[in-house]
Amino acid sequence: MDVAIVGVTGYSGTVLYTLLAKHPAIDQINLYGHQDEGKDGEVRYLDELIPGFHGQHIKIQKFDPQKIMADNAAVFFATSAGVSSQLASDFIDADFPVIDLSGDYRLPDPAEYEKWYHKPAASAEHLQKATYSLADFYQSGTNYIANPGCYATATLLGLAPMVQSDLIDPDTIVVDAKSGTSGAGKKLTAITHFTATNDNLQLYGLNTHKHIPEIVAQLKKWNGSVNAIQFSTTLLPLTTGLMASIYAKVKPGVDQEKLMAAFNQDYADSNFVHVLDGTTPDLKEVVGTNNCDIGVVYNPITQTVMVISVIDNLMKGAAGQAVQNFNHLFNLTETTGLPTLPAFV
Ligand SMILES: NC(=O)C1=CN([C@@H]2O[C@H](COP(=O)(O)OP(=O)(O)OC[C@H]3O[C@@H](n4cnc5c(N)ncnc54)[C@H](OP(=O)(O)O)[C@@H]3O)[C@@H](O)[C@H]2O)C=CC1
Ligand SMILES: CC(=O)N[C@@H](CCC(=O)OP(=O)(O)O)C(=O)O
Repeated sequence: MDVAIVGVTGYSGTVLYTLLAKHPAIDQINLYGHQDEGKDGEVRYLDELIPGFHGQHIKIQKFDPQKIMADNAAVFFATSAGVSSQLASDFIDADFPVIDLSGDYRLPDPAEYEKWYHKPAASAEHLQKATYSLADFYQSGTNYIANPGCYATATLLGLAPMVQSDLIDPDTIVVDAKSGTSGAGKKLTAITHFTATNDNLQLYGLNTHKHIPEIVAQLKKWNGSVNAIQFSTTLLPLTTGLMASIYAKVKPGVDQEKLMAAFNQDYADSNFVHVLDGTTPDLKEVVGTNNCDIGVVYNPITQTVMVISVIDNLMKGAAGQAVQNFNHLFNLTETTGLPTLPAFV
């Protein structure tokens, strides 16, 4: 089948291309850029834009929804926040399969989107037609898949068993999450300058991070007693990798054994989520993979559980999970085209 990528020149778009290029069910990847792409005779080719993409002489075509739908079986939006809400209407109206890596369709309420993203939202009618899909808990829904954010993915996978089995006090959830700079995309900002990032740790988005509402909404679906989380994000002086350190007070009678039973039960058949036995994970064991590795440590003195959840932000946090969701949408084996062995470099 042929598929389209919009936004291949971004970090997650580039990783997505490398996955789809090796995906056995994909015959051809067609690339589309901005609506004015190619105006004034300018034509851009992938191998000229991405260093190392030798031989990938594929034209970036002007964004044209009708052409995309005529020439492809699905489209991936790997575009900046605020873009797919402007570009996706025709696909939604036609019920054409879309995997959107951005946050534009993750929140069903336009007012909530505008509050957290500070950008105009898609219409309420169109937002209702999107399905928020944490791929490891995939349930069939609409043809418009809103891929979760990277922090949200690590946090939700780390909390799911405890929240679903009602093992923790829902008012005590604290998440201290940290990401490498590739999570911020290719556009330079004040905190992603080498001089600001190198040899430094920078907190940002305290209590205002845009992933808070999608995390809380999903937790609420699993357990209606969750109302809020305490959530912080820190920029790490490294390129790729994301760690969510999650803390919560456990409910009376819950101990390490009960916690492990819940985690092992939830992820017993998981292809990508691995619950470690007696250890905690580090970033290098997941970078380059679509995996999420999880460590669970209970402290009986404070009745607090600490869960460490690690992912590759560009893979499980973006492109890898997008392919996993694509596999589900097209009834392919979940693992098709997805790496499970780390880069280890
Ligand atoms: N980086 C990560 O770890 C994660 C990213 N995401 C989300 O995935 C999306 C992409 O992220 P990331 O790869 O980091 O972003 P980048 O900033 O690296 O890339 C953004 C891409 O969007 C394209 N783009 C921007 N505006 C338009 C437009 N109007 N029309 C068409 N294309 C456009 C850019 O093209 P051009 O360069 O030509 O302007 C570029 O290819 C974002 O929404 C991000 O929030 C989600 C999870 C994790
Ligand atoms: C390090 C860094 O800056 N990370 C990004 C999250 C990347 C992501 O998941 O973005 P979307 O929700 O927009 O898809 C951030 O904190 O905004």
